[in-house]
Amino acid sequence: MEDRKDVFSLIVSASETDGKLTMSDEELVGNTFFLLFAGHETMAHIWNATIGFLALYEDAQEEAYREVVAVAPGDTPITFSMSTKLEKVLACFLETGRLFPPGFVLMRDTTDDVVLTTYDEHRVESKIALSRGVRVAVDMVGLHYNPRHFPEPEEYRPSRWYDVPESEHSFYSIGPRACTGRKFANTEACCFLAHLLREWRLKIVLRPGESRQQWRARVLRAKATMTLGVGDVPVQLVRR
Ligand code: HEM
Repeated sequence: MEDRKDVFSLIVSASETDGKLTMSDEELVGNTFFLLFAGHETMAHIWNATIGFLALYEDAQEEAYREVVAVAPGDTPITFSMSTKLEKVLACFLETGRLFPPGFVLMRDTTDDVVLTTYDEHRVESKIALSRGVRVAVDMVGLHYNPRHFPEPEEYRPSRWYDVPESEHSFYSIGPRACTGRKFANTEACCFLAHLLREWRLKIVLRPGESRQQWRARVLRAKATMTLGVGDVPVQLVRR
């Protein structure tokens, strides 16, 4: 156990060490649950849907594939510094997360009296006053489908995310309590997708008479459990 440096082993050893930083059983369970849920389920949901989108939108898949083979040709191991160059691959992941944000409602308590400015669909401004101590539910799906922020929001358009700084990758939330794992998550996303795309071509399997749009509506539909994602995404993998 002492030699192991993975995060769960570190948490367990922290709980077994005596001292100021000892983790209680409650903290051990809390942190394990949190990592599984915040760090694993969220990723799995976006990957799942990204595979569906890339299979459906062959141009986006081809562009991402070309980027991967330019950055990491052959079977070169994909390193951290390579992963930071996979802008198009990352954009495919971010665009999926926009359409299906795993954290679909974020809760916030106001720490002060605040006035929020809102706009209706005709861009008419109005104000909402919130007093201190009010609980606010931030609707992340509503935000991500708002055409003021994302024109033609139903379109799968990874290029929206080119050159967007990490602090604005909105499905991780924004501001001081945004996801602390987002750098890790983006890196992991790029590495996994790069390995997958380098070796496999993803293809959808249409039912008799089914159009691509109908496939999207059937397969890429929201399914909310603890986090938001889509259901099963059956695709065909063809070796490149
Ligand atoms: C694509 C994957 C991920 C998504 C969509 C995601 C999303 C989010 C969101 C929306 C929040 C803010 C929650 C809130 O304000 O109520 C958050 C917080 C957090 N996430 Fe992630 N996350 C992801 C991956 C990860 C990973 C891989 C880790 C850890 C390895 C992680 C660790 C955390 C932590 C520790 C917080 C709490 C930050 C705080 O309260 O200050 N997340 N995440």
